[in-house]
Amino acid sequence: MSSATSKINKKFLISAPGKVILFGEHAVVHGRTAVASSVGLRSYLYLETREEDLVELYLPDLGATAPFSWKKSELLHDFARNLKEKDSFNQILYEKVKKSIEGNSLIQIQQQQAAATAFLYLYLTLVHIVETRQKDQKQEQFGLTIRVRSTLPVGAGLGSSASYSVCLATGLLLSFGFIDISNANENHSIDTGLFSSFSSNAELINHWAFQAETVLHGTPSGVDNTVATFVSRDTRTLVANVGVKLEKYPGIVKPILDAIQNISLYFVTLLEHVRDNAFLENFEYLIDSNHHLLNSLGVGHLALDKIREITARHGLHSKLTGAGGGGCALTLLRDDVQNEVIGRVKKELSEFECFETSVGGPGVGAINPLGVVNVNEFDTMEKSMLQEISGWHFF
Ligand SMILES: Nc1ncnc2c1ncn2[C@@H]1O[C@H](COP(=O)(O)OP(=O)(O)OP(=O)(O)O)[C@@H](O)[C@H]1O
Ligand SMILES: C[C@@](O)(CCO)CC(=O)[O-]
Repeated sequence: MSSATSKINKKFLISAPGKVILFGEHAVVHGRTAVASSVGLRSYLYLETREEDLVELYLPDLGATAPFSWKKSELLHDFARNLKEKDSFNQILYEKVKKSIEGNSLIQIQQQQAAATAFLYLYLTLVHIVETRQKDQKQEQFGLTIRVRSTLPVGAGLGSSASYSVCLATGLLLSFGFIDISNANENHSIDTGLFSSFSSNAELINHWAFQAETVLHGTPSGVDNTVATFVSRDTRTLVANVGVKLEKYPGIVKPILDAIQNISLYFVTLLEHVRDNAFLENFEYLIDSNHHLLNSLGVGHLALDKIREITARHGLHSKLTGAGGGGCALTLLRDDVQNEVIGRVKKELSEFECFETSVGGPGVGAINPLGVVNVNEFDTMEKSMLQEISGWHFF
């Protein structure tokens, strides 16, 4: 680990993808295989260290018009006493994010509070680790400015929270010197002293992103009301309902879950033959079958079937993706589908929000934004321009 107390003003731009579940949602909860992929839509996080006694987090996508702003010294003072008592720690997190909210719809307030809570949790835990490691040295903890923008829809089942968490974890680990851009994708042992060692930067990022995800999805006690968003509550209900069906009708539901498992496994074998003529035909059959099987598990929705109907009129195949019960559907756009057809389908789907993206692509990456984008440009540039930034070091 390099010095965590450097006075040099550090800047990082981080980017992480969203995800889509192609096959196997719900079945995966019961031990079956699912197939998920990254998507081309991504979150972007700009981080700058600062010498002032300030920690700022700006989340414009969630309707915030001004950053959350905390005095670093107050944060550290309040948390120093409570770090070991988890309930009280959670209560303080709740107070910190509660005070800072103004205006906005209830959903946006909950989303902002969840995002800010996850940030504070990671930030303060990492500060604590750094301080404990360096307790004999003079502390010169720096302040931070963080802003996040994303081309992903929030709470639509495309993994915006995981993408946000991965960006946060990467930004904080970089700023504290636990990881380095220069050896981003090298496998090397990282012994952070207070938590277990990891064999790569990606593994370490994943560990901390998971901590943030846990906070975002409301697991820690005391702040559930703050951090639980409507979508994740729905997901829990839908998942629970499938569990109830499995218990009540095992002879029917088990074979459905097995059939979904076979869809996932068959798709994996298909991937070895993507250039075969039959690949797309088989892919489309799997999309249709998985959708119907999910309907028979009771997680479908009229709106999702309507999307299927509209896209089918144009020869396209769709299925629900994620938890269902509303939420999100995916439609496969084969390379031979003309732009004009895509335009017509989107028009007919105008009551829904459509996002066109690629499946697959790189995971989390970072660059030094110097000469690429400054903090004001990051705030104001078209989101499509964020996608044009190149030179990423992928972890
Ligand atoms: N652009 C963003 N800026 C800040 N926070 C974000 C952003 N996108 C997502 N988040 C955080 O993630 C939460 C959304 O998590 P949720 O699990 O409800 O949706 P999702 O991740 O898009 O869907 P799923 O988990 O079903 O794939 C938001 O409430 C917010 O706290
Ligand atoms: C429904 C589910 O399979 C996917 C939700 O996006 C739940 C899960 O895997 O946690």
